[in-house]
Amino acid sequence: MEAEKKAISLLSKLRNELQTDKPIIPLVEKFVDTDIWNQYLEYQQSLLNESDGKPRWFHSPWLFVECYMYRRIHEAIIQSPPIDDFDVFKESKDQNFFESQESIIALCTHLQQLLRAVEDLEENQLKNEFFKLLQISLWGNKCDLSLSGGESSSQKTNVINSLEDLKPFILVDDTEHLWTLLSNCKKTREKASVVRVDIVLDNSGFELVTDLILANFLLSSKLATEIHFYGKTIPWFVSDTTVHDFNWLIEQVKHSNHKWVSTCGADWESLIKTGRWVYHDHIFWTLPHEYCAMSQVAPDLYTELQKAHLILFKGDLNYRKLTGDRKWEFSVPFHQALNGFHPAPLCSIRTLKAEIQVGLQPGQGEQLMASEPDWLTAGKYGVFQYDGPL
Ligand SMILES: O=P(O)(O)OC[C@@]1(O)O[C@H](CO)[C@@H](O)[C@@H]1O
Ligand SMILES: [Mn+2]
Repeated sequence: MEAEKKAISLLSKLRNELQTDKPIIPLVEKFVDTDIWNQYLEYQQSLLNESDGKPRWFHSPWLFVECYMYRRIHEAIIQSPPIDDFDVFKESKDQNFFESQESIIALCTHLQQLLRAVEDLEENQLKNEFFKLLQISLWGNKCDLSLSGGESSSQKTNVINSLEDLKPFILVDDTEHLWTLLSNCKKTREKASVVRVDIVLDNSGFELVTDLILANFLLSSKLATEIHFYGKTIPWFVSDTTVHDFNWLIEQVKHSNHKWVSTCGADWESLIKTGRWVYHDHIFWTLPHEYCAMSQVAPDLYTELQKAHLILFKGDLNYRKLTGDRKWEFSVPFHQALNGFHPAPLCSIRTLKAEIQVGLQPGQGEQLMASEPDWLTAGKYGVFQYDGPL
């Protein structure tokens, strides 16, 4: 009770600082990333003129203060033992999973039926199935909880039936490049050589299921031989996946009463045990830095990503960090916005929830702006945006 009281009082202090636009203060509790955060705060300070004083909540870059808020929430928890490993968002993440049961059953059934036929599929059929599962993973990204303030945003209907209707909302579709890349790897790879796809995960619950289904298909179709996943080290942007969420969800799927769902869970567990699925933790994903800083700030992570044949970045926050969350013109090429971040061929799979989008046709963004003022933030549109050799 004492620990809870302490955490609550630290959290209300944080809320007050935020609501009254107080200066951004250094972190105090020692943790693996405390020094890096405090250095970053100094860097933000150095960007200001003398007369501007300290960085403040309402006047600093949104990406920075938003990440800082989640890091401060974590600080309030780690300062309050014995509840210092409590995940304040766990309940809503789990709820999202339970509320999406019907869609999860539909997806797992679809996957298991597909896997039974996968060896006999013609090239074109395999390609179509690949595109379908990519689209499911894209629309799975509608289900984050930070946009809805933690309110329910689960998937209640069977998304497979909606894919055709949703196609017009894909503003950039580079999935052909992904197919060309992976099917060439499959054709040209030597026996025993590795084709590695890395997935930088976003939200737990329904979205994570869609990503695992895609990852399972990539292995079964031999489009890849290894999948590496990256999650968050601390609770992040409400719904983001931590290692506990990852393991919890696979355990839940395995113990489902539904035959095809539990088959998926058992298969996923054995993929992890046999090392064909690998989960990585790295503190960089919960720092405020944009990804073009990765090679300096986290060279080990950059080197790890360089081993991939393809990296999939899920979700909106990853997109903001890929592009530095700048006010780019809509038609600026994605490659340019990445600002030198090219560890391996990569693709952002993201529904639009923040006011940033690059790589559109000239006039496309302006047209959308005129007809649908909230097109950038409503999560209605999506992109598959690829950067790499063509
Ligand atoms: O990365 P995700 O889960 O797709 O989205 C995270 C998000 O909802 O959180 C922020 C809103 O507070 C925005 O960056 C973004 O829209
Ligand atoms: Mn998220």
